[in-house]
Amino acid sequence: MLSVEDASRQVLATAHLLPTETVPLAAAVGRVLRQEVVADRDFPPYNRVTMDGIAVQYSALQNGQSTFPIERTQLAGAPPAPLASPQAAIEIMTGAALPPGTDTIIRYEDLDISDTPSRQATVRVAPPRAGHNVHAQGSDQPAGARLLAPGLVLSPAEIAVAATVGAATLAVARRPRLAVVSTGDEIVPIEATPLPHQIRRSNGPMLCAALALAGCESQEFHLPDDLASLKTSLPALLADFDAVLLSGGVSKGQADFLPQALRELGVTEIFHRVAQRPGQPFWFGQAPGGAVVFALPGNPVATFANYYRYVQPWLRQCQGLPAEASRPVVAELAGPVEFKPALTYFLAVRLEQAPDGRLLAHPTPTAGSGDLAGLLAADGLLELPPDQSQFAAGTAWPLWRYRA
Ligand SMILES: Nc1nc2c(c(=O)[nH]1)N[C@H]1C(S)=C(S)[C@@H](COP(=O)(O)OP(=O)(O)OC[C@H]3O[C@@H](n4cnc5c(N)ncnc54)[C@H](O)[C@@H]3O)O[C@H]1N2
Ligand code: MOO
Repeated sequence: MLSVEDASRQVLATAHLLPTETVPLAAAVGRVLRQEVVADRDFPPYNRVTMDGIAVQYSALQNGQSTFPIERTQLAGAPPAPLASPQAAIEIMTGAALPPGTDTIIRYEDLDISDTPSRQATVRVAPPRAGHNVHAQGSDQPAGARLLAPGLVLSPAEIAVAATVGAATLAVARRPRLAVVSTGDEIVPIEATPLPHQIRRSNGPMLCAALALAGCESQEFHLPDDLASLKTSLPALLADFDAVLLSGGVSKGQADFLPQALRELGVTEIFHRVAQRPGQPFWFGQAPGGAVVFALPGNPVATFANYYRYVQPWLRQCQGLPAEASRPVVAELAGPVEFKPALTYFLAVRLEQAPDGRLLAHPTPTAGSGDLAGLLAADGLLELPPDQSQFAAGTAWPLWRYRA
C-alpha cells in the first residue's frame, strides 16, 4: 500500500498556483504576497527626534556651554525651521524632524527649564555624543530597499511596512475555494433532532472551520449515498471550486459509491488507500478541469488527520508558499508508545513546552477514529512511522498541530 510520504508527494504534485488578486491593505493580513514592496523613502524619512526635550548643536556643549536660550518650540508634524543661533536651542517633541543647525537632543529629564527672565534650559546631564536621541534618516533602510518579497504570509509587521510606503492595496494570492461535502444517509443537519439511528453532520463544520483558519473560502454541501445523485451533483462542484473535500463513502461498504461516481465522471484516481491509521481508505484524484478531489474517510478523526496531513500543505502550495513552509514542526514523545501495525500512526497528543524549550507531546487516549470528542484533549497529531512499533520517550517526530 502507498506510504504516507508517497501519498503526500502525489498530492503536492497536483498543487496549481492560484491566480493573483489585488486587495485593500486592511484585507491583506494572512494572505500570501505576490509582489515586491520597496521603500519609497528612507526609513526613517527624516532625522527623527526620539525624546521630548531641546535640540542643540553638540559643538556648543563641547565648547563648555551649559545654558541655552530657547528660540521657539517645534511640535511633531511642523516643518523644521533652522536654528537661528548656534548657541541657542529649540524645544522639540518626539516625532518631530530635527531642525537644520541642530544635531543632538537633550531630554527634559536631563534639563532644568526656567522662564525668567526668558525661557532657557540648563543642562544637568550632558549627552554622550553628537546625534544622541536622534533616529538618523535612512539608518534603518535606504529608499529603494526591497522590503517585502513575493511568497511571504502577511503578518501585522508586513502590513505596517506596506502602510508606511503607501501601499494602499497589495497583490496577493487568491484564497483557495473549496467545496466541503458530507456524504451519508445517516447524517442529518446540525439543527435537526436525529432519530436514534442518525447522527448530526460534524465533519462539514469541522473542515469549514479548519479552512477558515487557513484563510480559505468554503461552502458546505450534503449528498446522499446514491450513485445517481452523486453523479448529478458533483460536476458543478468540480467546475466551480479549486478542490472538493468529501468525507465518507470511500471504504468498502455497499453504499460507498464515491470512487465509482468519481471514476464515471472522468476524475482520474491518483491513489486509493494509504498505509496509515486513521484514514486508510483516503481516495485522491483530479478532474480533467484541474479541480482536485480529496475523498476523506468519514470517521471524524480520519477526516481530521487527513486534512492536516494532506489538504493543508496542498493549500499552502497552491498559494505559492515554499514547500518547506508546509513541513511540520517536531515534538518529543513525553512517554513511550507502542503501535504494532505496519502503518504510519497519527497519534493524538497534548503539547507542553518544557522549561528548556523542548516541545513535549503527551499521548492522549482516544477510543479510535470515531472518537471526535477525543480531539478535545489534544493539540495535534504526532506522525509515527510504519517501520517500527516501539516509540521511546524522548524521541522526536513530525507534529501536525491544530491548536496554537
Ligand atoms: N470492510 C471494511 N470496512 C471498513 C474499512 C475497510 O478497510 N474495510 N475501513 C474502515 C475505515 S479505516 C474507515 S476510516 C471507514 C471509512 O469509511 P467511509 O469513508 O466509507 O465513511 P463512512 O462509512 O461513510 O463513515 C464512517 C463513519 O463516519 C461517520 N461520518 C461520516 N461522515 C460524517 C460526517 N459528515 N459527520 C460526522 N460523522 C460522519 C459515519 O456515520 C460512520 O460512522 O470505513 C471503515 N470500514
Ligand atoms: O483508518 Mo479508519 O480512519 O480507522 O477509521
